[in-house]
Amino acid sequence: MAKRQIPVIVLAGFLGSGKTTLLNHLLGRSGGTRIGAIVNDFGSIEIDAMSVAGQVDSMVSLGNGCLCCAVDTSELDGFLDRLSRPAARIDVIVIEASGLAEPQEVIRMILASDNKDIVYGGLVEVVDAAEFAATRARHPELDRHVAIADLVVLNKADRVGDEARREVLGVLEELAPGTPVVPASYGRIDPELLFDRKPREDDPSKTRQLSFEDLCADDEPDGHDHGSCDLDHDHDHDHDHDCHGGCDHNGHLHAAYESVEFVSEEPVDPRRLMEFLDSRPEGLYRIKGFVYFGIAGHKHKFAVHAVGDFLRFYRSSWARAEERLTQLVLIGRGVDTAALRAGLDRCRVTAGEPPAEEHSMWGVLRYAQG
Ligand SMILES: Nc1nc2c(ncn2[C@@H]2O[C@H](COP(=O)(O)OP(=O)(O)OP(=O)(O)O)[C@@H](O)[C@H]2O)c(=O)[nH]1
Repeated sequence: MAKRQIPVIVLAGFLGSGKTTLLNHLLGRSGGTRIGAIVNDFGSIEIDAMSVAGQVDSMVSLGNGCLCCAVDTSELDGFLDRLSRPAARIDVIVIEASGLAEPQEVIRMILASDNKDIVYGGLVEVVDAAEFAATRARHPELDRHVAIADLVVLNKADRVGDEARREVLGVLEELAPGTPVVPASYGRIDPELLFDRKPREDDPSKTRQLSFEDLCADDEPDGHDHGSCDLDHDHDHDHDHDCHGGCDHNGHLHAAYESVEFVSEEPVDPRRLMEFLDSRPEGLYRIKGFVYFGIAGHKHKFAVHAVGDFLRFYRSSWARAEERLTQLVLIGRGVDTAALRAGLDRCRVTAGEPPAEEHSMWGVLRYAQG
């Protein structure tokens, strides 16, 4: 009997549409199906990878630069090889493309792979119901992405009324006649739409998602050299967006986008950060990351997400040994990156400055969830 090939599903969608949220939903609801996730962050601070790894320890990360621009596909091929080894017992692989990736390029890479154990499993395009019309006006290329999708997830259905939803559904039907469109909130789609869900096994070790260690142990018997598997890999990367060199930007979504990355070991002042966020320039479409305020009663890890006008903080706990760091990625176009960096630098609480008082958190808490 022919060996079953592992489907590789591409999860794409514009910046902030909800890809990571959907991936985390799939990882949490996969039953006994083992998902291998490959996450492609736009910048060298791998916020998406951290957000997924925070949920389930079953992913590998292709950071810094859009996968679609990679001239050398060996890193992707290597990950696909690892995930498709019998010992990994993976049933389906999901690649979360960066929010500026050209999905057809990612698909091309999968189709070009020599790996006989995998097979291209389709394109899922996540569309932000609230932002779709405006995003499409700025980026007509998105029409093409929808047109080649095998499944469109109309996400953030909770953010639009019935009429607006019908309008978007009408446009999607025009762009991709006959393609199934599933409205969803927070990416909560039925995983069966993407893969067969096996029942959970009694032995939890058989159903748990694959860990980094599992993936890496295959190669490195001592388990120490995680190589490209390690989330903390310290590639010698530029901090500005780099497309792995030699990438032809023409027609690519990210041609006009710039990113700024900010890391602070000092706590961040909540008032100054809110001033920065409230006055963010229009072109600054996406902000994501984690913030450490270090204020009594508010020492949690605050994830922050801005997508267009939308802004939210989400409270969670730091992992036991996790360094209290603020790490932010800002992505926009026509933005003054030096001014953004300077603005963020002003948010640091410098040595000798008195700690901010508790009520200075109010501005943040207005946008906080969880
Ligand atoms: N209201 C609402 N918010 C959502 C929904 N899905 C995701 N979000 C929020 O939208 C923001 C962006 O979600 P992500 O899942 O990080 O989006 P993404 O597509 O992975 O973002 P990039 O990787 O930057 O392209 C987060 O604040 C999510 O909590 C939804 O259905 N409704």
